[in-house]
Amino acid sequence: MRVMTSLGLCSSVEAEVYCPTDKSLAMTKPIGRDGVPCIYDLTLPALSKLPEYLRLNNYVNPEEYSRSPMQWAVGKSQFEWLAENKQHQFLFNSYMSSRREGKPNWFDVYPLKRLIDGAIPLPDAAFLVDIGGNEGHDLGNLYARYSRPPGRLILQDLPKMVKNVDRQGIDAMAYSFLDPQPVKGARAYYFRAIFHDWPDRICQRILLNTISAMNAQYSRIIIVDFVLPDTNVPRMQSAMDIQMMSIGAGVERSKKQWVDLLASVGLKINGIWNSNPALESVIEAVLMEDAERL
Ligand SMILES: C[S@@+](CC[C@H](N)C(=O)[O-])C[C@H]1O[C@@H](n2cnc3c(N)ncnc32)[C@H](O)[C@@H]1O
Repeated sequence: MRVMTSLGLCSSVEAEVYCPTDKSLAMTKPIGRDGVPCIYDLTLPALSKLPEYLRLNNYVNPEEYSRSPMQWAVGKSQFEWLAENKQHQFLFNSYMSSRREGKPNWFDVYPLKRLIDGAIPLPDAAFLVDIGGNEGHDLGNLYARYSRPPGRLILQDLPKMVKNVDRQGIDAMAYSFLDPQPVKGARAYYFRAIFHDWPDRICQRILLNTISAMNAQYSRIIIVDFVLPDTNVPRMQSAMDIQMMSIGAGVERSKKQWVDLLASVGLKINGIWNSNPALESVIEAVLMEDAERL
């Protein structure tokens, strides 16, 4: 209890009397109850061996997914491990859908009007495709706010993830973003907390697969992820950076890293929106040739 108190997980009001704090209450909700054991079991085996991995690899930043610290320590990376651990996959999905509770929605930070204006107003036109959208919590929030979007809301994730999804207003589709995007000419292709899982080489592949489906004059890519400051990165974001590096050779990126990554596949950033430097930003990107015409 002394350790718990020193971590702020409870308060110590007098000898051997403890009271809950905001943190202890959070531990009873899905974000703590499901998130903490899942992320602990998922990341600890690789993190505990990180010093040895780095020493063996001459302290070179891992840039190959197939050679991530987790791959080396455990024999698989995060999504393969989750797919094989049903209970942890369940906890992970619960954590994904709960971890942003109380924080602004991406469409409160980014002016959605930029996508709605000019969208083809046909019911079967694809308005927004949420790629790697897990069980559809983000699209569910969008639909709760805009129950008449100008076109379809499409959820894409791996087959196991979407097979039981049945959400009003959302079309679920099994798809791997390592393959060419089958939904052509959508108004927006949306990626939240996707690119930080992967090294640049795989991000380029995902982006090129998306570009293959884009209408150059019409489609946009929306990315929701951290945009790190160049100096004094806050503790949570820097911890996430090491975590992503360990479990899949991923990376949390600075603005320059985003600009360089997107430019490497012919994309240009139209704008970056953020409500709070400690939270994810929203990046809007378009194909370079047509950026000025959008
Ligand atoms: C970190 S979660 C992000 C989920 C959601 N976008 C969010 O922000 O809450 C990453 C998601 O990518 C999905 N994913 C992993 N590999 C994938 C692939 N090859 N194709 C499509 N989705 C994939 C996972 O199943 C998971 O739902």
